[in-house]
Amino acid sequence: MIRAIVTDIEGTTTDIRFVHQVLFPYARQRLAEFLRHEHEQPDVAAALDALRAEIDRPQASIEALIEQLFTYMDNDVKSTSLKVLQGIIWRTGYENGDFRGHLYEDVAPQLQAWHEDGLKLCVYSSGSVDAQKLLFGHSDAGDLTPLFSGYFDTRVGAKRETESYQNIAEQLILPPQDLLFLSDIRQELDAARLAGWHTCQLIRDDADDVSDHLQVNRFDQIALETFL
Ligand SMILES: CSCCC(=O)C(=O)COP(=O)(O)O
Ligand SMILES: [Mg+2]
Repeated sequence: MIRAIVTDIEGTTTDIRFVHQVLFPYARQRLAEFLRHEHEQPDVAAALDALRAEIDRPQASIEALIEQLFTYMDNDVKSTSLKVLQGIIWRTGYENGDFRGHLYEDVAPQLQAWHEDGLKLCVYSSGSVDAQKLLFGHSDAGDLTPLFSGYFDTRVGAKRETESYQNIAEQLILPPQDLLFLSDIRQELDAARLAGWHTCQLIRDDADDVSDHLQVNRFDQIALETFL
């Protein structure tokens, strides 16, 4: 029986275009100036130190780190340090009302229904945990954070690695057969299934993918009794 649902964000709860055409450019336009001015802020300094460790250059200057981060952004590298810094920059955008977290219209009502049915709801995205909380806290459907009891990012591992799903199951203290992962990306679902999870692929808008995962277009098409 499904006891917990873990959902991806981009392409699953949220339009890919919101992430790539609103969030990413917002951070990209501000990143260099932000780091030049705020690199001593404790959370920023910690992310920069983590980046130095990630690239094995303990003495890298702020300018060298900025260059590295632009290379990551150009290639959509899911670096934990980049994701932490993007999340810090997005906070201002959400708090100023520059944008709200996009959610497909079927998402909030179904999350609410599952929550009322006693299911545990969690998020797993490459976006940092803080960025996830911002998106769901300032979403088109209002503050949905009371519905969620767990958030996971690349600190548990990459989304295409089976070990990441084993780590999440361990942290939730639930057996994998009680867990359902929702994502638009076949390779992420393959990794979750190898860890023993149930899987369901969201095919949003004009997305087209061939996979052997159960596929739906909307959250309200997900019938939990299907997952035995
Ligand atoms: C918290 S929304 C921003 C998501 C993000 O930064 C990202 O890179 C999406 O990657 P994913 O692996 O979750 O598709
Ligand atoms: Mg996705």
